[in-house]
Amino acid sequence: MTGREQRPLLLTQGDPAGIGPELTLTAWLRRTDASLPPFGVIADPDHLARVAKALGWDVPIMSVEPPSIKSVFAKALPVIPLTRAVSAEPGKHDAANAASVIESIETAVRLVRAGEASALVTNPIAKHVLYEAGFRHPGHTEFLAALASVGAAQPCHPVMMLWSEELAVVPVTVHIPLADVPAALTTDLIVLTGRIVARELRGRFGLPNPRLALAGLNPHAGESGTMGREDQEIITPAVATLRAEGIEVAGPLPADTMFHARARKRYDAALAMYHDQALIPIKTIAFDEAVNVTLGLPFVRTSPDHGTAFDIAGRGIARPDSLMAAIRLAARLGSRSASP
Ligand SMILES: NC(=O)C1=CN([C@@H]2O[C@H](COP(=O)(O)OP(=O)(O)OC[C@H]3O[C@@H](n4cnc5c(N)ncnc54)[C@H](O)[C@@H]3O)[C@@H](O)[C@H]2O)C=CC1
Ligand SMILES: NCC(=O)COP(=O)(O)O
Repeated sequence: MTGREQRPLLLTQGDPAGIGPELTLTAWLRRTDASLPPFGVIADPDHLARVAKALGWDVPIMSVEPPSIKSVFAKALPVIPLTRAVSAEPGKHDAANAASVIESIETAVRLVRAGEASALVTNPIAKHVLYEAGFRHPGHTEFLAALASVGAAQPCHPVMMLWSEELAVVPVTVHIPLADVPAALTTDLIVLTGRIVARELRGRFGLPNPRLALAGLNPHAGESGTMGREDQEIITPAVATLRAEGIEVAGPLPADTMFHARARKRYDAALAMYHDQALIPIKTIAFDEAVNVTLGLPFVRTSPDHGTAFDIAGRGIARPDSLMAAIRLAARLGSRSASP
């Protein structure tokens, strides 16, 4: 094992009123039977202790610095304390918590960039709660890219990928209204996204010749231009450019027939043209196992595929599977380089 592999993983707090705190506690409680790699969480230790107590869970919590995470992990949940106290009630989101959510993410990025951790696993945030507090990034994906771009030679272009053993999907446009998708979709954006996906499937995921499939935008991929022209005018040229660069690409494919079991065997990642075209199939097939991975960053970031689930927060019934899958995938990807 190299020194790179031995560094711990860092979890962020996420929205403290959501299911992130209890999932973090559950993941730690299952650390042995689930063979989870050591992790620490950047949070308020007193808040986590209150969540554990309310659920009746015996989780010793220890405030640490990152180098101690590995030695503490077997006996207590290592917590890197935030500078502020958090007083959230499960299920009751509050913009007053935004500062702690943001501090946790910023601290995680600082520590991973300083080499103190091998990768980040973010707990879910409620975007509208952060917006209410003035947060100007659509979500983690773009915020992490902005943080990673500080001091970098050129800005990072982040790519969202939802990954499972069954299916990997990439929304080319992400958190924008559906009505804005056609204008946002350009050949350059699709090509850039395809290049980043192919590069990281080779480098981080170890696939020597990744196969991409590009969805069409319109019904039947435009039905030869009679049901919309974006498929022919925007997506087809992107396919040609990516192929000319030696990337194996199919498309534009009718989106309604590219996600059934036999079709999924023909590609390693599907590039979808908008958020729900990508996320509906994977959350239908693999809601408990899928992991959100941000490609295009100089570090690894994963996250569960689900959100804050305010409707069940604080009841101890949230399934930890996707968070645990995110922790395992972060450890796997963090041990490899992004480039082949
Ligand atoms: N990575 C992130 O930070 C993400 C954040 N979100 C945010 O989460 C908030 C809520 O989004 P929703 O669309 O309601 O999605 P959601 O994933 O929070 O909840 C959808 C449904 O799935 C259930 N669910 C979610 N996770 C579960 C788990 N681990 N175990 C059992 N049931 C679970 C919930 O109870 C709810 O009924 C939004 O503000 C959104 O921005 C959504 C997706 C990812
Ligand atoms: N629907 C996926 C999602 O909202 C995740 O967004 P991000 O916070 O990871 O950018």
